Amino acid sequence: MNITVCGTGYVGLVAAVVFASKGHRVIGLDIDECKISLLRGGASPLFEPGLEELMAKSSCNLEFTADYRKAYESADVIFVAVPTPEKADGSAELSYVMQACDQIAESRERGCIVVVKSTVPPGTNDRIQAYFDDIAGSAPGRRFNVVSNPEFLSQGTALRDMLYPARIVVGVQDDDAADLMRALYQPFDAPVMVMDLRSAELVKYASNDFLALKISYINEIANLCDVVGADIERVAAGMGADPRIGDKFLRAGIGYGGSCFPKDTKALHWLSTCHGHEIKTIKAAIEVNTAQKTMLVAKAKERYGSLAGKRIAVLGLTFKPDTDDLRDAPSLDVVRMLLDEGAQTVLYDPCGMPAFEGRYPASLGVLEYAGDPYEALRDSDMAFILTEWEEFASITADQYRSLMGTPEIYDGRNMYSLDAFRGTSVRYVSIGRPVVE
Ligand SMILES: NC(=O)C1=CN([C@@H]2O[C@H](COP(=O)(O)OP(=O)(O)OC[C@H]3O[C@@H](n4cnc5c(N)ncnc54)[C@H](O)[C@@H]3O)[C@@H](O)[C@H]2O)C=CC1
Ligand SMILES: O=C(O)[C@H]1O[C@H](OP(=O)(O)OP(=O)(O)OC[C@H]2O[C@@H](n3ccc(=O)[nH]c3=O)[C@H](O)[C@@H]2O)[C@H](O)[C@@H](O)[C@@H]1O
Repeated sequence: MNITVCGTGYVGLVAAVVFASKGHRVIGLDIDECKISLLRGGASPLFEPGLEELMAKSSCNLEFTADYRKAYESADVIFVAVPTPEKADGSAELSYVMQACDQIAESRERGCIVVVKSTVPPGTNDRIQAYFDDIAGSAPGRRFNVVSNPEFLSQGTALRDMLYPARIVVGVQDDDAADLMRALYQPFDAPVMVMDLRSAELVKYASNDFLALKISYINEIANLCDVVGADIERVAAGMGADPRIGDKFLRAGIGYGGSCFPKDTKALHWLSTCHGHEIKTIKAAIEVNTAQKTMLVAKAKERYGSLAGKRIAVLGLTFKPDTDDLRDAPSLDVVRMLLDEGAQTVLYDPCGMPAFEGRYPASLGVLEYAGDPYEALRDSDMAFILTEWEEFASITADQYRSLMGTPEIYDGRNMYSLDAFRGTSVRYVSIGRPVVE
């Protein structure tokens, strides 16, 4: 099949590469010329494990362009994977999706299947269909058939998630679209769940928001552990052993970040409120997450009152490991709080520093960037761990002690066992677990 994927970001690029790897002829389209020139040179503009390798292997089926007319004119199927970020009121910004639809209609003599992979609120694809019907009129062969195909990949494991999905959700309006989507996904060996457009759209929000709620729930239980003297790792393990609960997404920490949980919780809350049906649990998940991001700084302040003049090493900036993405990362809030406190802050992240430096250049003189975690830790008073990168797991209590003056670790991701610090004179503070002194 000739497939065009509009948007070569985390979802679009992975989809383009995966479809090309399955033997389709794929054009990846983006308005960002820099991304396109990198992609044409065989380099991925984003960090996603294994992506560049599969891109190289599938290169004979892959083409990249910034020319939308060329990209759209002869595609059999067009996937739309453009951003739907949060607007100031919490609702989803749909202008990128609508612009893509405009450009599709403008570029084509004949209609085709337009698959919306972007996360859009229930009812959006019906509106897109009406919009296409309006633009295309009733000319024979000009009907655009809108399909909803929400994406469930996670950054850092995007390739595996798209190649081996747990399920594929497809919202359609007729059998032709259902048959085409089933054929397209037949080689993926996953259940294809065909439903109406609005249900498919809502599966996406309901899934993300349920996971966000699960994280906020375990974070609240972790905060209760602090108060009653329990250990959240043991509590979560005990809960997760019940298959009705499951052990996934029960990792307590300083809150969820990323490009989707924060915006998708707010968008669903906004939508439900507009319909006079506020989802109270989602509102609670959002509030808990906002408060959770302040937890580490609060724990340090509880001990010292003020953090002014303290030298603090921040390990990890991205919203999760194995990505270079800083969107809504808790580090953005934590570093701002540390700067407001007057702390001297030195940062290290294996992938996220270029993007962080774009926001906080070293030349401003308010913070420093280190070349590795050991340089960041040297002579610091405290270490704040904000992302559980594998690289940090191998730093031993001895190394913390020899590099730092009076070693004190505030671990926002519970990445070490308490035993690693017992009897080492390193003070280890984590989330929902007893302090090791
Ligand atoms: N990032 C993720 O892990 C996931 C994201 N999603 C959803 O997928 C959608 C895309 O997300 P990401 O890939 O993260 O976004 P992204 O920001 O990484 O990439 C979007 C790309 O679309 C391009 N673009 C914007 N307008 C365009 C147009 N008219 N024509 C061609 N290209 C255009 C942008 O330049 C950008 O490169 C969002 O709705 C998001 O909620 C869904 C599942 C996972
Ligand atoms: O719509 C999306 O964009 C995607 O959002 C999430 O994927 P992603 O944001 O890439 O990463 P997750 O692994 O879900 O982590 C999100 C945040 O939750 C945090 N988290 C995750 C799990 C956990 O147990 N505890 C926890 O605090 C992570 O540290 C991270 O900040 C979902 O997991 C994907 O299914 C979905 O497709």
